[in-house]
Amino acid sequence: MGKRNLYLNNTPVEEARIIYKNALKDRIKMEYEEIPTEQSLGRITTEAVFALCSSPMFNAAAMDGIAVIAERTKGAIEREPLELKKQEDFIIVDTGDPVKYPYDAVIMAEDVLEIDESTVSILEAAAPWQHIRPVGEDIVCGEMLLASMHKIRPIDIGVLFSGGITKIKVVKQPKVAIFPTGTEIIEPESEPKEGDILESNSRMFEAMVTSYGGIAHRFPPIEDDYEKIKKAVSDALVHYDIVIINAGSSAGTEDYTVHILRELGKVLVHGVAIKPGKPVILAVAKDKPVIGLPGYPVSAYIGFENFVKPILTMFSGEYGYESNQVKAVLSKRLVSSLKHKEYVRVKVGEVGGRLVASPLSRGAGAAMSLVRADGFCVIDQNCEGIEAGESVTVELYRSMSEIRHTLVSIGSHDLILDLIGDLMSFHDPGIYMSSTHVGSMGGLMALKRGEAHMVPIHLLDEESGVYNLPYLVRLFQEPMSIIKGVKRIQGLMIQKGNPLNIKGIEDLTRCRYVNRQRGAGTRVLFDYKLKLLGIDPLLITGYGREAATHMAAAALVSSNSADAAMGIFAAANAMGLEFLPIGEEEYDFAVPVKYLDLPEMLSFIRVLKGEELHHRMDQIGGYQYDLAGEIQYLS
Ligand SMILES: Nc1nc2c(c(=O)[nH]1)N[C@H]1C(S)=C(S)[C@@H](COP(=O)(O)OP(=O)(O)OC[C@H]3O[C@@H](n4cnc5c(N)ncnc54)[C@H](O)[C@@H]3O)O[C@H]1N2
Ligand code: MOO
Repeated sequence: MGKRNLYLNNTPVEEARIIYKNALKDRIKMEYEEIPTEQSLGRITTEAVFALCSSPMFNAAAMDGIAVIAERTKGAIEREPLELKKQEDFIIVDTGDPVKYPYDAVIMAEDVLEIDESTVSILEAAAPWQHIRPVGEDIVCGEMLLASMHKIRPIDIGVLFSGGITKIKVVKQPKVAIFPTGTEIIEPESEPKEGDILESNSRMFEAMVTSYGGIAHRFPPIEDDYEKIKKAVSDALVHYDIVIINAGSSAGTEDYTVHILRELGKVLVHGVAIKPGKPVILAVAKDKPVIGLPGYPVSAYIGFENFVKPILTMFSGEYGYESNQVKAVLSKRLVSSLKHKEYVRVKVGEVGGRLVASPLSRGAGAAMSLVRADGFCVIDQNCEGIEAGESVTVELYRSMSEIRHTLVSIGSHDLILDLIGDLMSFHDPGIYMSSTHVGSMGGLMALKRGEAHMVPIHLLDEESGVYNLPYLVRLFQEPMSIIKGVKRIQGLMIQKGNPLNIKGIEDLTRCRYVNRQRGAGTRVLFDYKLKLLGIDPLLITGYGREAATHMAAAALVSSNSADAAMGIFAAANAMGLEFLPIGEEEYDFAVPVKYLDLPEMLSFIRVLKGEELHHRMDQIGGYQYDLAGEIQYLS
């Protein structure tokens, strides 16, 4: 081997699905098994289930009290109470006790006056069958409890037992073999060497298979060795219903999957017009589906959702998957290629009664963007892009009630934002914060467009030397406020031991700098300092190279991809870098007055003022929080 395989197709998603479905429809047969009812949660019934007994099985007292013969209580009224004799006219019953002939009604204990041990008196006649649950009130023997192809819920299990069903026939779960491949892939417990990647995808697939009703068997990673992968796959075809091979699906010199599958069976599709997820392989071997999924985590996830999930459902006679779709307004222009259908991860927030979708990173390797996202905005293959402000369809994977109770923060990044969000949900369960990092100015523009409740900012007004307020006065007509945040030390983050002997901004002309994005407060401060010192930005190598957050900038320095970056003490500290203080700045929160009373905003302010956050900030270092949580109104 060792040849590249440059023959990827670009089959449209729907077409690929149809090709694969048609190839599998006569090969996948729904099978059933009988299992104990208590183990049936989430399983699918293969036939209608009929009650084996009634519930209740006898006429039963519905209340604690006495069982009487209704006929004999006639005439009892408040003015003329009627006395009844134990064992002759009544017996004592508790809720659930059988009520047998000749008794045919129950009087509640509260309506019975005890005269002596064997005599009671009543003030009202009993109607026949009052407070008695007749045989079969809930379930009649022979009645249909559940229809076929029904997914069993907790309440169903309760009803099945009431109806005498202790065993149930359900769809047999498909067994799925999962093979991670790649010589660089190591088990997460092992000590990584340079170039190693911690195995994660097969664990994600295992969880996906389980949550979609299959039984997953995860195998250890196989090195890039044609024969080893081939043997593992052909063995698995004997015992499993579906085989997933992860990575090695595209055009690398060691991407063997497609050749192995051509040898073992038939490759129907290699390469789908979907992004991320392009190099998917859909094959059949020994009459079983074998799917090659790309190695990048986001591509792997999207490939699974689109091509493996529908196959899993075929084992219960369906094909497809339901998704929870909503309409939202797009916050940023999205350009896409006509070459593929694209899945763009988005954060969704409800601001002023409108749902707003904000696109996140589009990299196929950025799995955290999937974690942070609330859903996908799907751009069809025949669409070149969508303008900001247009309505888009979002496939949500977070509930609408969570989204409704989420404080949407868009703006500058600081480590404390995640801590605040965490403390909000901890102290006020059901309340969340979502923060998107686009820099201070980017946040203010989003706020103007009605896409955020709040903007974390640290913008220095170069003329007055005042932070934040002048920007709000200039940009907003509507009543605005500032929730005071923290003062933070900004400085140069440099490598441990300061090998280049950097003493200040003047020295940056002789090293590799990494800047922050335009509109970021840190960049405004940097430009201000450069101006004060009379340094031409063009003299600084890397002035045009941008990192999106303090942590991203610190990570570039720590990996020796740059020598210095401006950032906050906390980020330098977290990455084990040295820190040269340059100045103090005010990091505050711009909020329209109309949002100050939102329960989510009140929770935010409580956390900001609270000792717990202050304590955590002390641990990180570099923060002053005397005014945190105070509100200033702009007049
Ligand atoms: N010349 C071309 N190069 C690439 C193409 C192409 O068409 N022509 N396609 C790109 C696209 S799109 C994708 S997606 C990737 C998919 O590549 P493979 O499926 O062959 O996967 P690998 O290259 O082996 O790995 C990619 C990446 O993912 C990591 N990985 C793999 N397995 C795991 C695992 N089990 N857990 C965690 N991470 C895993 C792997 O180490 C790599 O970093 O190819 C592009 N290239
Ligand atoms: O298709 Mo790949 O999955 O875009 O990165």
